Amino acid sequence: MLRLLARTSASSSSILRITNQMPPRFKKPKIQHSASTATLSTATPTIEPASPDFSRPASSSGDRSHFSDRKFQDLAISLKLKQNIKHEFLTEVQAATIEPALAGSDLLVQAKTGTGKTIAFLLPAIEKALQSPKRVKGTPILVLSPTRELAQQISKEAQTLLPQSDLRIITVTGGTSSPVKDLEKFLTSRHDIVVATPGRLHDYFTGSRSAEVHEKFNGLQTLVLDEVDRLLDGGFARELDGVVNMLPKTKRQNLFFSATISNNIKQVAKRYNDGSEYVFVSTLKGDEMNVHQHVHQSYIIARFENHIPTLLALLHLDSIKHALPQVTTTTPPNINGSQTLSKVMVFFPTARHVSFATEVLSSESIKKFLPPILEIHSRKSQSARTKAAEAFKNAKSAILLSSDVAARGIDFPGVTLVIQIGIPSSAEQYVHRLGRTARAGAQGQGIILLDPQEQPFLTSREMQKTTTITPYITSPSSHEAKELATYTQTYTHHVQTVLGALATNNPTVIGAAYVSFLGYYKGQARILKWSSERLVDEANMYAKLVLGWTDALPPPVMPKTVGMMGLKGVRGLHIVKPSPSEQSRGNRRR
Ligand SMILES: Nc1ncnc2c1ncn2[C@@H]1O[C@H](COP(=O)(O)OP(=O)(O)OP(=O)(O)O)[C@@H](O)[C@H]1O
Repeated sequence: MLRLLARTSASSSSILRITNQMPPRFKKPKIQHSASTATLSTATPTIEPASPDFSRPASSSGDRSHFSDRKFQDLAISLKLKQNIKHEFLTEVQAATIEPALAGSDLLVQAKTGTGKTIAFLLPAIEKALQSPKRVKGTPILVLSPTRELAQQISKEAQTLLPQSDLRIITVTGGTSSPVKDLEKFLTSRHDIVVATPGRLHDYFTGSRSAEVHEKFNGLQTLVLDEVDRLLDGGFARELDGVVNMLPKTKRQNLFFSATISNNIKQVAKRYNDGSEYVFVSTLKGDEMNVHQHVHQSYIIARFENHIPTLLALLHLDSIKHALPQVTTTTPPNINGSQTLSKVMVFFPTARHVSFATEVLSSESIKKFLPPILEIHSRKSQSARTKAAEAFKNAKSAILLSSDVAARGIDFPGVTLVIQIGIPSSAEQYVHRLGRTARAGAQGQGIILLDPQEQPFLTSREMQKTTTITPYITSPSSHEAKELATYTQTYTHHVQTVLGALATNNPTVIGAAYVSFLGYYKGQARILKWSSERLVDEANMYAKLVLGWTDALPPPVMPKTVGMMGLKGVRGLHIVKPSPSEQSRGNRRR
């Protein structure tokens, strides 16, 4: 196999595809040369067996299709590394990449979400560092990740592979309270692995102590880009370029991983591989879609104003579906966190939408029906983000309302359901969000809730290539249609009451969600075929019907925001100049 993985010409990175039928070592790798409470109490809970322990490898009841028959014990790696691996069998992606990586190949790897890519890159990188004839002076391994949470998770996973005395790891991310002290710590101690987000590392490289930062990476052996397609797309390009260009020019090994890799990314990746060839490894069969077969995916088409009540109905139903065995039809119907194993992630288009939804779901009259509500998004402090992520990770049952900060890579055990509200930014993002469930062979479910105007997303070419998705409601007279309608109706009543109070008590959260709607859907105008005028009309309706805005004029927007969104001169906006105090706050922030 190693021979087959030998490099091919620069214009044609080799492609190794592994099929699911046979364990990898028996397979012939294919190389291609191309690169209301009353109603609630009448519901009858459907008692299902408790979910399996997802923190363990898939049991015989789980889906083992992405496991190989190879064992970690049989790998030619250091004994102490072997002793720390808690898994027995390698997953397919691990079986396909660990040995080539140990042999020194530069790899670009695509494998489905939750199939163990983290170990696939950490293990060979660490082994190589351990085997270096003389342990290098600088840091031998640099791992870059698009989000702080993912960086922290990778560091933790690395720490499970070797004790602190053998493997010194540092996580370098933004959002900390003392960046100067962080830099001091970074420079004054030795590290074997630096796990970083590109922004903070770029700051280090371009700051006053850049020479010392450069020196720190002398002797770099392995560069890992996790979620490589996200790192290479527009948002991170400048910082990533800055970091990679400042790494020593000596030969290093590149290991790039993601669940979603387009042809374009294959081309861009070459630039980061010194323009030279890499081996492309994919564990997807021929034209297989990169979503797990065992995740039941469905969509619900409902008008924007019904999204929150429908969401509540779905959350309630998932609680009932995963109710603990002792919960019977005679127990109270509000299946809260102590009575169920329902663990749900709900994705919203923007951080402001998450804040708004959290306000509604956390209100006294609603939260009593649900497992504990948590929120995570970029507008929260890092300590609040870390706390929410930890609480959700450790919870048996909870609901995490999230923006895309937790869409990729994060490994929360036992997520029973992923709900996506509104169109995601891309088909790839749909896949990564969905991938927070059904990890390591476990079962899972995904539901996307769209306004009728958003339906074209489902039939877009990218989504057709990516996934097979069926309607949640198969017929209007079906049991699930009636059940959903009943719960939705009940919650509509509760939501109306909560919105009335919110408009009085917290109009700011409404105004912020309105502005985010404008900004986010401006970016989706092409798929929705919305003109700027239509966008503003839709946003104004959204403010009234979804957010509960009661004033005659729509929520105010600052002139600068209007300019940034390219909506100058569009009728229907309520443009308000900031007060002098708001203006000076804005200047200070800049
Ligand atoms: N060989 C293995 N056997 C059983 N479980 C494993 C194995 N390797 C990894 N896992 C577990 O599988 C889960 C998912 O792993 P990981 O987070 O690395 O997936 P991933 O492929 O990187 O997912 P994503 O694409 O979402 O980033 C983790 O809980 C991890 O501990």
